[in-house]
Amino acid sequence: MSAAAIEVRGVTVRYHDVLALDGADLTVPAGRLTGLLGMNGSGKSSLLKAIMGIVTPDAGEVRVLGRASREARREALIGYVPQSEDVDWSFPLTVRDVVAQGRYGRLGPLRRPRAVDRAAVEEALDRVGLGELADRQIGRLSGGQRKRAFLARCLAQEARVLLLDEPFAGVDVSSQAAITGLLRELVADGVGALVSTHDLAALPTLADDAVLLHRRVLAAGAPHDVLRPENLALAFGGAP
Ligand SMILES: Nc1ncnc2c1ncn2[C@@H]1O[C@H](COP(=O)(O)OP(=O)(O)OP(=O)(O)O)[C@@H](O)[C@H]1O
Repeated sequence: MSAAAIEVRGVTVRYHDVLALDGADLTVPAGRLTGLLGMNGSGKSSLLKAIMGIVTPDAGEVRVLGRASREARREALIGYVPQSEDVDWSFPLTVRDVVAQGRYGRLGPLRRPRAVDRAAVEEALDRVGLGELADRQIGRLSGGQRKRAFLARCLAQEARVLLLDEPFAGVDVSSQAAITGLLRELVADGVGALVSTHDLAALPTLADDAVLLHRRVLAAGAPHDVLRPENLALAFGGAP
């Protein structure tokens, strides 16, 4: 039985008059990849942001490796790959700068990058195949390369829990395979990953477990059980 990487209990998130999450319950085990499915507006990004601690739940509790989100972030335990729409791609940062952000939480008392930090950044860049593009401004990458840059930031961080918001949106087949391969390696190493996706067909090969969301969790478990027509009708055909 794996330890829980993420526990979400009764989490409710409201934006003014919009109820984005309504008492969501979820457990993401360490050493497994959990796919998060739901239609547009079902609350997937809100759930990931609540786990990350960048959205504060109106009710309920989130624990990441047994800690509150803020504490887990302070310890650099959570790696986050945001949805492309949530990133300002015009920001004057190179790919290497973005990956180096992963080391911020691990810098020594002088807050200056040491040899070990620089080596972790270069290794992460190479691992995602972006070594040659390291000096390029982040917005001048393709969709798949941008996702790989953010994944490299998680690698440099040595995150133990990964949250990925639509990592395959706008990504070609070879980048998709590269990202999936890397995720499988990290999960085999004990990382717990929660990955939101629209791609129902890819889910059984990508994920160990699946979660179907529509403001709350409608179904969770093995992908082939979760993807049953009656569940999909509830999630995509107009849930309560
Ligand atoms: N900052 C915000 N202010 C107001 N409403 C918001 C905000 N962010 C999200 N919402 C609303 O909350 C609901 C859930 O949105 P969320 O982005 O979490 O869904 P999602 O499943 O990630 O959607 P998508 O698949 O389209 O990315 C939607 O109705 C959305 O319009």
